[in-house]
Amino acid sequence: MSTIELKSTDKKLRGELRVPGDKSISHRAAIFSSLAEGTSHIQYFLTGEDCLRTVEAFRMMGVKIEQDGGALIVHGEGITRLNEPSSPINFGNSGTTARLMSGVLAGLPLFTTAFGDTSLSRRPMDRVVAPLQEMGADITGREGGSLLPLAFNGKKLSGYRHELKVKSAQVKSALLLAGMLAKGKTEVIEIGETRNHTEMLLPEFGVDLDIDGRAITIEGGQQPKASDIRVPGDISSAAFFIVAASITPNSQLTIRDVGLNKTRIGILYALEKMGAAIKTDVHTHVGREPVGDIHIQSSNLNGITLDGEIIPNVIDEIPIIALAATQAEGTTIIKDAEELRHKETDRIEAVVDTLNRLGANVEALKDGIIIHGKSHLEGGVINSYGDHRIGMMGAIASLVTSNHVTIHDKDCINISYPTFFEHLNDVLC
Ligand SMILES: O=C(O)C1=C[C@@H](OP(=O)(O)O)[C@@H](O)[C@H](O)C1
Ligand SMILES: C=C(OP(=O)(O)O)C(=O)O
Repeated sequence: MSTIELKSTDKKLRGELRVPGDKSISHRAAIFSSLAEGTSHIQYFLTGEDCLRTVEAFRMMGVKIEQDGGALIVHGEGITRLNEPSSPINFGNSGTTARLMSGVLAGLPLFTTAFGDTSLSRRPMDRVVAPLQEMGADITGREGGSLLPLAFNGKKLSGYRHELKVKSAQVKSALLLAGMLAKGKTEVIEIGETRNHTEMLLPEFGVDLDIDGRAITIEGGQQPKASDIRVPGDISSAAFFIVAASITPNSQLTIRDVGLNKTRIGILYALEKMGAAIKTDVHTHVGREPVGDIHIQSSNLNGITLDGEIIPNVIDEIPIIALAATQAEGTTIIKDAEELRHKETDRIEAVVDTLNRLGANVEALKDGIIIHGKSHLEGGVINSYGDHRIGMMGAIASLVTSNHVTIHDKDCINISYPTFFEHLNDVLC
């Protein structure tokens, strides 16, 4: 098992940083360009393990995909030219690959099977399988299609009006992709706002969507066209450095070219409410996605309540927000976040266990976390739980602990941020 020991340090964060490309947008770019006709160039594609699972799935269906430095070059030949893979597709640890690809595989006239690692095999798939079945999909799997492995007897689906039961961009996106391949019109109605990258990016590939409040409509039978795009920096990766600079005294850091889509910047709202000194400036758009720089200075934080509509917007950032809350005066209450129990690991239990091991005073709720601040963190030995976001939270904690932090199974960080430790070393001085 890969282990790292991070020594306690008096260093601060200074200078500038560019975090890798956005994971959600990279997955979508790989999918849309692989379904497209023509050659797409995707600059700043995230080559983390999760996005490479999506790439590999399409390679198995015969799409020629090259990696050229930080760019992905996808030679799409169109939906009808995809081949049936001769062996099962491995979705690895990636929920986004599993859910979005389910929407695609259900609607292609191919037989495919897919599986995942131990963590992904525990995560709920019925949230996509059941609504796809309403469109006529023929999907079978473990526990009635609730769990991977799944088998897709792909076919032409029929358009359907979906009223979503979970606040999930993965489910929304899977159904929009299935709708794009289906006959007739598909409508997806959300129960709350979730990240909208699918809606932002599909039109860049020439696919029409109609958005009316929480209802998104897509006509079936559309063939995407190749597009050249640039992926903005991932705010979910930047989040670790935003918190690091906020809680490490005398820090001053700028993170360049980060995606600042309003459905993703809840972390900035949460930290500002805690008293963090953060400035952002949107200086450009890539496609329809706003991109800007984030400037952070260390400051004293206070506890907050985080709940309701904002939760889907910060869902992946809750572990690192919880670490920030251990360094804030007063109590932080995070609620309405039961979804955390369905991520790479049960992130409520993982965050509570990890932070308490380091010396914090944190409690689990059924749907959230209570953090009693401010705590002096001692350090200690933790396990990433095989969850990249827990591993990175532990690494950032070492900046404020009085003793070293040992992290077992740190390699899972390659899932979303392969250059994380290099970047951390680069900005510490
Ligand atoms: O659509 C996406 O790219 C994602 C949506 C979120 O999951 P849910 O859709 O399950 O909320 C998020 O947690 C995940 O990291 C990426
Ligand atoms: C939950 C995450 O990803 P996924 O659902 O794609 O595994 C994440 O990156 O935090």
